[in-house]
Amino acid sequence: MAAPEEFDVVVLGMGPGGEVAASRLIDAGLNVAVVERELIGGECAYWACVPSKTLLRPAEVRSEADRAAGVRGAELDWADASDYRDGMIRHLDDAAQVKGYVDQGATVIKEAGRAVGPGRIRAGDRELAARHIIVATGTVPVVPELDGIDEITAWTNRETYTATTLPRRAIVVGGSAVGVETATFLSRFGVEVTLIHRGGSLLSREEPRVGELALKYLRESGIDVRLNASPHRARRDGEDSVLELESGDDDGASVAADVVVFATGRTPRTGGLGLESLGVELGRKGEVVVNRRCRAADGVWAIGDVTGKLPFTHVAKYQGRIVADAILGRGHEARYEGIPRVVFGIPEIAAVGLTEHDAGRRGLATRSVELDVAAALARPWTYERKPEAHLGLLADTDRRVLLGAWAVGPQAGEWIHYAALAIRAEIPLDVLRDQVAQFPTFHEAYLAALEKLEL
Ligand SMILES: Cc1cc2nc3c(=O)[nH]c(=O)nc-3n(C[C@H](O)[C@H](O)[C@H](O)COP(=O)(O)OP(=O)(O)OC[C@H]3O[C@@H](n4cnc5c(N)ncnc54)[C@H](O)[C@@H]3O)c2cc1C
Ligand SMILES: NC(=O)c1ccc[n+]([C@@H]2O[C@H](COP(=O)([O-])OP(=O)(O)OC[C@H]3O[C@@H](n4cnc5c(N)ncnc54)[C@H](O)[C@@H]3O)[C@@H](O)[C@H]2O)c1
Repeated sequence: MAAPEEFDVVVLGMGPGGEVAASRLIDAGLNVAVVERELIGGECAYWACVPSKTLLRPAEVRSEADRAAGVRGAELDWADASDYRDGMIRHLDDAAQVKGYVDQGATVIKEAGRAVGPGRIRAGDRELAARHIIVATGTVPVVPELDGIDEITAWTNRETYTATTLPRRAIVVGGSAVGVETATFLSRFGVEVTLIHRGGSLLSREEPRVGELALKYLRESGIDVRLNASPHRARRDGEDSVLELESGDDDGASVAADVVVFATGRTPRTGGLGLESLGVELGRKGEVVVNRRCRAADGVWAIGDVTGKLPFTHVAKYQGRIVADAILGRGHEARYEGIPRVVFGIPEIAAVGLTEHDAGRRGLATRSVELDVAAALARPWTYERKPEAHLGLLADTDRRVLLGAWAVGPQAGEWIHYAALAIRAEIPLDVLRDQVAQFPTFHEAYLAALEKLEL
């Protein structure tokens, strides 16, 4: 076999994590090869964050138009929305991205890559040697192994967010971020949606109150949410895809629809990558185990969802910056405190930091408060008729800093960042109380909530 092509860095997987690391290293003058089996941009750009947020936005505007005084007649237009979505996902074509990296001097290989020994990657018929390998291969969706699943029309995020026509009825299985966003999008575009969630509370990693509010808003928008229910068998009945449910109030019940969307989680894509040949350790869930600098083994780094850390695009990008800095000799440790978690429902559902449950497990002394934002501020009323918004804070009573926060309301994904910085920088409560927010904004809620904390 010919001698391998030599590089400073090979990036395996070009989602948001791989892209950030690669771009920084190329900019710094390193000789970089990027290996991508599908499309440069990854899951996020074509089948996840970008199309979902693009399709949720018109529904949000429509809902806001209904709620704002003095506006009449906003209508949703699926043909236009899906056409714009197609542009946003680049018509599933990454030719411009490939050209962009080639023009910057990178070697682009559109193949599935795998490690074949320390510092060695094989991609198609090419063999690459590199001082550094960055594993950024993301996740694959997990679909439960139900009896009869092959008989039904089963979708994941891929079919859902590239759909050209929408079904009349859909069942969404899973009540976490993907489930809540997908049910919201489909139902706002007129699909009859049943959401099946196996737990007693939606968004179960967040405060129970957040799940309660999410449930209220989903049900108010006409979604049939079934809690404590999960499918145990699938079958086809004529045109219908049917799920038979077990447990909870729905034991023995069945639900029929045109499609079943599985929003049942994702698992790190580490199989078949030859990672054992790099000396990489895999964790309990198949994730690449990394240290605080995202180092996985000698000359091997991992970033993004494959690391099993907070599985968000902004975290993948952050880790991309951490690894680029480490390779360029200005390494520093990643910190995961104060990273926002936003579910783009209608209204938005945002959280950051610890929940009361997490804090209790760490033995921290805490006090929490919930503010009815509409009762306390002017902004919700200038924004819409009959406003609703909620802010929750969790403080450490010994250290007198914020530990966690959640917000449910218009643009909550924007105003959660105030708490995110407070948590990350451990800003004392006294300083936060003395900070002045613009009138009238949702940010003013922090002062009202901090005063209610009485700390
Ligand atoms: C429906 C949905 C909506 C989401 N919305 C949001 C959101 O609004 N905000 C947010 O922050 N996060 C969101 N996420 C999560 C977000 O998509 C992920 O956190 C993000 O994509 C992770 O980036 P990554 O670079 O780790 O991996 P990915 O985006 O998964 O990219 C990994 C890349 O590696 C490639 N690859 C895999 N194996 C190989 C191989 N052997 N050789 C070569 N290439 C390979 C893949 O083809 C892929 O392109 C959403 C997820 C879903 C499912
Ligand atoms: N706005 C955002 O940032 C955003 C949006 C969507 C997704 N994401 C990320 O994408 C990833 C995937 O999200 P997700 O919601 O699919 O995963 P998840 O792991 O958060 O939730 C999966 C849900 O499916 C349920 N489930 C699993 N197996 C089941 C079964 N057999 N029967 C019934 N229910 C079952 C679980 O109880 C859970 O509620 C997450 O990491 C999430 O953070 C982020």
